[in-house]
Amino acid sequence: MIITVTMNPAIDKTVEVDKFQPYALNRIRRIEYDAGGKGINVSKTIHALGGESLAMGFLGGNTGMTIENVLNARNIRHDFIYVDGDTRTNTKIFDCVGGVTELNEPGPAITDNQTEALIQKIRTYTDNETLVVLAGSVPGGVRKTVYAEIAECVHKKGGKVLLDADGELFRLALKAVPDIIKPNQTELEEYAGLDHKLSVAELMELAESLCQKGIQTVAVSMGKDGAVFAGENYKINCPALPVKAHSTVGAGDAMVAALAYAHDRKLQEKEMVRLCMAVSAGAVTTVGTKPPDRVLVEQLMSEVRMQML
Ligand SMILES: Nc1ncnc2c1ncn2[C@@H]1O[C@H](COP(=O)(O)OP(=O)(O)OP(=O)(O)O)[C@@H](O)[C@H]1O
Ligand SMILES: O=P(O)(O)OC[C@@]1(O)O[C@H](CO)[C@@H](O)[C@@H]1O
Repeated sequence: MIITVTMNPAIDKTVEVDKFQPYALNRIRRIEYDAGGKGINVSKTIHALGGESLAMGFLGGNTGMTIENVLNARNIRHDFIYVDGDTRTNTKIFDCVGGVTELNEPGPAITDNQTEALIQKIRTYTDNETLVVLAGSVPGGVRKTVYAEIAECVHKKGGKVLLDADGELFRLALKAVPDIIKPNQTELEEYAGLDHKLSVAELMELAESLCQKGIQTVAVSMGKDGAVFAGENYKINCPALPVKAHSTVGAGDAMVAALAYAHDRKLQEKEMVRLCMAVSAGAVTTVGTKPPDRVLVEQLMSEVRMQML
């Protein structure tokens, strides 16, 4: 079973303007609303691929109820903890130049008791067949060690952990040696304390050094430049698929969903990589943070070219 944990879900409000201008009146020509937050996007994409997951985390207020309704309508299993305050609304501003400006709210504050209740709930569901996906930021009140704590607790029950976080959350969670990680290039460079762009060879070296610490699969996404993958016996570099990009927001979540799905279905690494590239490319063709269409994913899978290093 795959469990996705979204501590800080969001309604994603994607607005399109002709050319975004700060400090000026911008007229919106199109609005899309999606139930989002990284783990929820992962659950939506797993579902679009024909898989199943259990979505967990915190929800609150009318926005929380809207997300719950969307999950129910899509038949996505969930078991959230309900908190005071409204689940956030994150605004994504797109313009014709193809740029995106993201305005992410902090989300409602969470108490220690609520955090403990979530950890307990995850523990209850976890067994040695479980993959727990920890994705995204955490709201105020939640300690930055929380992903490390959940990872330790999941490992004690024989389960596995897939981590997609940045900054302090990522650094601390790595100490608990997650099984799969999907940093993007910037997140990995920041983790390594570098302020310049690394080459593919350098990224691969960094990914390999993480594998040597016990992480089974390291996938580093590089946006329109593709991704590199490292595991015990393989190193793969993949250019991005040439698709007409609409919204790149959530492309990383689509790749995380593919990694989780591939792990659950016990796919070989080349099939995993093929799926990751196709699902993430498919996700950038959709409006807002919607999952890709399965038929498109199948078509894109045949177009993936990988370079074994
Ligand atoms: N313009 C693009 N064209 C084709 N594929 C893309 C494009 N942008 C992203 N992708 C695919 O999506 C993957 C993930 O993208 P990216 O590295 O931007 O993730 P991310 O930074 O984690 O995104 P987010 O946090 O918004 O979900 C890339 O490795 C690539 O396969
Ligand atoms: O603020 P966080 O938790 O880092 O990211 C949240 C978020 O930007 O991530 C998803 C796209 O990856 C969106 O659905 C959502 O709005």
